[in-house]
Amino acid sequence: MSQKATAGQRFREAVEAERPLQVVGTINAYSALLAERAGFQALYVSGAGVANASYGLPDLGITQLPDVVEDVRRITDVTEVPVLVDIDTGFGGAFSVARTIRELTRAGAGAVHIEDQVQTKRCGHRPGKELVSTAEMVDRLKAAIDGRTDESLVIMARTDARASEGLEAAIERAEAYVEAGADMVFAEAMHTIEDVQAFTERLNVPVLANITEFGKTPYFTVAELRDAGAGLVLYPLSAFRAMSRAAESVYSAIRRDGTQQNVIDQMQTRDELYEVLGYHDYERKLDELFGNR
Ligand SMILES: C[C@](O)(C(=O)O)[C@H](CC(=O)O)C(=O)O
Ligand SMILES: [Mg+2]
Repeated sequence: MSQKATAGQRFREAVEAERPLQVVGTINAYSALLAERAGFQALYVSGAGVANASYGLPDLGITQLPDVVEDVRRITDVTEVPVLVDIDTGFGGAFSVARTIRELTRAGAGAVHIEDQVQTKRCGHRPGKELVSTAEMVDRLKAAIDGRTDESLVIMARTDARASEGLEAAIERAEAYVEAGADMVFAEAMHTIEDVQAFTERLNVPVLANITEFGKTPYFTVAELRDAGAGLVLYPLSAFRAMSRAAESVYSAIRRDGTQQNVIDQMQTRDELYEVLGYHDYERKLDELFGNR
């Protein structure tokens, strides 16, 4: 792949190269480095991740565009692996949506997904979601597409309609979104593999299946999703959930035992950390520049 490929081109190439493309959530730049080392060809900046991890807030449409941009920029600064970004409902009306697209492009996003919930959105796997009309979502998409400053940026339309309107209505919405120019579709909160298959059979664009934990969707494997025709599979918060559990256990052990000795073997070592960061290259550079004083 040429070094000059844009983030959007890199994302599109990744979708072509791996079916379904595994897209993994990285809540910060260091996680992005770890995911890259594990071999992932696409990363994800989760709206819930920004809200929960960066701000300690629930995923209820509280965090805003600059919050997301900052997290994206930190990640795209350290890796060329293309990033899909959750822009919730686009953060406002038509001009705001266009601004969101511009800002995310500038921050180095390869793809964004925008959803058909009302602005005070909820997690896609929680009850009580309310949607805007198909026409209003199509307007959002038109604003996003027209606002593109780089044609290669992938605009993915997410529909949350499965829960409140049923499978058929959700597919019909997705068809309208593709008609409006969406490059890919995010089929949120599918209940069965047949749901995923119904989406992929009716749409001629790549369809993403969100395999978030403790939600409405069973843990379908890559092989099952490939058979169902999925183009992408998302694990938005898996590492974050595991990191949080590890942090809880270490905090409580230190507090309880008065030492970290019992949890040392749960920790990544200093050497391992430095290896991921390329620490020694930085140190060598310092020596080159300023000598060993
Ligand atoms: C994908 C998602 O939009 C996210 O922000 O990561 C969430 C994930 C989750 O809450 O598990 C969603 O599915 O709404
Ligand atoms: Mg989200």
